[in-house]
Amino acid sequence: MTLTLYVLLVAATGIAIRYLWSSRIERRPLPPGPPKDPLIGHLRYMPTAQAPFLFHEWAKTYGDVMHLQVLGKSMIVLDTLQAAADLLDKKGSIYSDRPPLPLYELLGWTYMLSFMRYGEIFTRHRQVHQSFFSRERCAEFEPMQNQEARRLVRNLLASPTENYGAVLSKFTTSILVQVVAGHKIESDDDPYLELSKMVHQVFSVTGPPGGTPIDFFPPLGYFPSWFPGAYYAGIARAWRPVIRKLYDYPLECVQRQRASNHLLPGNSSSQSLQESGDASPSFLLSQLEEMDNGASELDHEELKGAAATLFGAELPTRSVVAVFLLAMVLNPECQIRAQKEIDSVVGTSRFPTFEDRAELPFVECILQETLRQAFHPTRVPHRSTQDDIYRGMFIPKGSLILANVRGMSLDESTYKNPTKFIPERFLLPPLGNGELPFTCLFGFGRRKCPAVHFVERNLWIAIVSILATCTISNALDEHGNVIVPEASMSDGVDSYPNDLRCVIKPRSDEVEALLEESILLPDA
Ligand code: HEM
Repeated sequence: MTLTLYVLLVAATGIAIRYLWSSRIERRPLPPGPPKDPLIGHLRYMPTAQAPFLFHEWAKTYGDVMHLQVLGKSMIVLDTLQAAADLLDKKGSIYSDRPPLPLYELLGWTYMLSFMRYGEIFTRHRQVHQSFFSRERCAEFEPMQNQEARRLVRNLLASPTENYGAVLSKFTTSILVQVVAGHKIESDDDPYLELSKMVHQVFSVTGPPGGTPIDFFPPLGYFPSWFPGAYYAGIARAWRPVIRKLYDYPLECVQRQRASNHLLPGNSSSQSLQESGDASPSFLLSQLEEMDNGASELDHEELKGAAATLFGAELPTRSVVAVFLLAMVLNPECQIRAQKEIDSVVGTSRFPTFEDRAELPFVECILQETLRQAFHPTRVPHRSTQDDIYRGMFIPKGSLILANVRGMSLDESTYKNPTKFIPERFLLPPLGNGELPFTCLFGFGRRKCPAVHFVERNLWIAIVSILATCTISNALDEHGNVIVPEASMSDGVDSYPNDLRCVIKPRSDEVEALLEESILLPDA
């Protein structure tokens, strides 16, 4: 028997056993779902693109808690906020696991909080991230965020349309690198920018998390990439060194800075390192200090994984700012209204700062509406660790739980005219409908994004700084016709507007002088 035949036979036997097991389970009332095939279940019907939209369509027929089955594995799709809150928030103790992700393990993504199984190591890492990004601590990052938002504006104004994506990446990477490794990006050939580009590429070539043949049949990871189903094994082998660099490089840099600073008398704490000008306080530095004091439970490899987790989280921020730009081109009346609000509160002779935030309710609404409209690729699902009954339906232990955030954003019982960009929907009556802010973009329960306060501040300062100083308008084609970009997003983890053609210009002659002045100010 050839090797190929042998492996196929083992895989088929595994699927048949799983099918028989799941048929036994199905005598209990599972949540409804579309019709399926014997043995392979919904495999043939699983969407290969724009899955959240199809799931939302299915939910109109089968309800907001749907059961799908692929090769014997149960998947539960939650399409309303209510269902997600009931299961993922209120029953967090049994809905916070992640499925094993064999492909990601092969790639070397170890100690990544986002992919970690629920348990003791998870709790330890979660605690480290949560305390570093606590609401109180986030205020410390504000001067740096102000400064980076102004650089963002300057770079957008100096760039042609086709480079806007790169400018947004630079903004999000610069902020993350300062926070994680205390390094300020000054030039376009900074090694961290290269590293961040490589991480984008890794995510774009490794398919949906948990959705490759290796994830269904892990031994395929050890086969040559020409072997049927083992294509991603080759990808993992090719990209593993890049991931390793993401793990090693930041810690090595911070350790080097620390070592050179320790040679100077009296320089031992993050405070004195900052004062010496060679390193800023950062996630890595504070963890190294805790290790020295015996206050950290992480070892060096775990710390590298914790830092890599944060670098890996750069993509969605870039995407949300891009969605904001697109929304402003398509809804110029919202842009004008926000600019009037900013002018009346801030004036035109300075940049907005976080102190202005409470006085700018319409800008706040634009942020919320951008979050609601931002595309939500299906992320790494949760996994249930116990059998459960919800509204009389049986949810088997080991089910993958997918919160369809796109479906939630389109729920007409929560959001009127959900496909339209209407920021004032969040204002209280009579100015608006008092609709709920769209917090579910940041996930649920014990796995909710731990950096939510930090991320939300990055987004707010970027949006308000652009609105205060720039006009975002339609680009023209070579015949002088107005280009109306299509409001659609690419698929995948690094989802981004398919068309971001627009023109960003200074709102007034004073903007450039204001930018130069405020970027040079040390406490800007
Ligand atoms: C617009 C930007 C962002 C959005 C929309 C976002 C959203 C999310 C979502 C939906 C999850 C998964 C929640 C779940 O499984 O229920 C998550 C997890 C996570 N996010 Fe974010 N995130 C953003 C940016 C960031 C940034 C910049 C960081 C770090 C600085 C970060 C750190 C994390 C971490 C560490 C996790 C894993 C949490 C866990 O599995 O327990 N995120 N985020």
